[in-house]
Amino acid sequence: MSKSWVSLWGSEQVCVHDDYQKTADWLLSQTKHRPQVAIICGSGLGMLADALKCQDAFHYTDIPGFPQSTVQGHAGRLVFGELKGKTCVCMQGRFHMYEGHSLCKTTFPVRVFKLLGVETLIVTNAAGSLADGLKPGDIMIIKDHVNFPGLGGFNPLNGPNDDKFGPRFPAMSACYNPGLRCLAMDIAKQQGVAELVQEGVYAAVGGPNFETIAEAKLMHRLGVDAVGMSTAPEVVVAVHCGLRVFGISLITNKVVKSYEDRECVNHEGVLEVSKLRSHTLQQLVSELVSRMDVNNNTAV
Ligand SMILES: O=P(O)(O)O[C@@H]1C[C@H](O)[C@@H](CO)O1
Ligand code: HPA
Repeated sequence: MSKSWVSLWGSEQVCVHDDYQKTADWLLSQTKHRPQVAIICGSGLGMLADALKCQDAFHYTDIPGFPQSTVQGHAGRLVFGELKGKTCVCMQGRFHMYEGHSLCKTTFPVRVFKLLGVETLIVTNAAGSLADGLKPGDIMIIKDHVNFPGLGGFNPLNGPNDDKFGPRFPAMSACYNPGLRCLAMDIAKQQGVAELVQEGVYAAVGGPNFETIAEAKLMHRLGVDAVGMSTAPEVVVAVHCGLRVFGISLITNKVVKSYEDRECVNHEGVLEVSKLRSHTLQQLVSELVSRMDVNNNTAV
């Protein structure tokens, strides 16, 4: 049973090993698939799951212990299947803090994936660009992140540490696997989309409002290339429990950084750009899954 504990910010819910194990056991009893790779689909990117063959799909509402998706563009289905010779599990819809989920619920699936036997986590998201060289439709391979909620004390690892998952003080200096980043760049070249792809730093904010101009200027000055409202908490939990991580941001809009700029971002526009690039992203992720080594966490 999940427990409450009192943090700097008030009472918080933490999940215990049993909570994750119950969900994992239920899933293992419902499907014959034994996934090696997990993929979390960002806003409007749920079609990444369409490439899976021999699918077993479950609505989040039917999975014991699973949180529910409330955001448009996040269907709320967990899809198991085969992708180019690898067994995958794909989240069509993720959980965000701004939906009212506790951090342990926001990141709940990551530890369930670990218990299912997953070794590699691919995270995708929609993000706004701060770097001048990134425009809507571009793809940013995440080389590092700034976890703003985490820096402020909202960390999914808060609370008693579960040594079965990982250490109390995990290093975060190599979150995004260099071999997979390099492989993804090579694939982009081979697929003729290299001009759309570059590496950059993602910053997670709490949302749900988009950034003020002062916030955008601040992040730009700090070296952030793209900003979104997810991913970093999931990655912190994944690295803590020893998963290899690869991350991609689809740039859906430019973040307004000037008071003279009259542009205004909205979620519908974010989903539209996601849809436009969904095929390119699917090709890139499929080929990456196909070519990655799944039996050795230290290699590509
Ligand atoms: O789940 P992701 O990070 O892709 O979703 C982004 C951030 C907000 O949830 C939403 C804003 O349009 O898209
Ligand atoms: N800011 C924060 N999150 C986002 C954005 C943005 O501009 N675009 C898509 N998700």
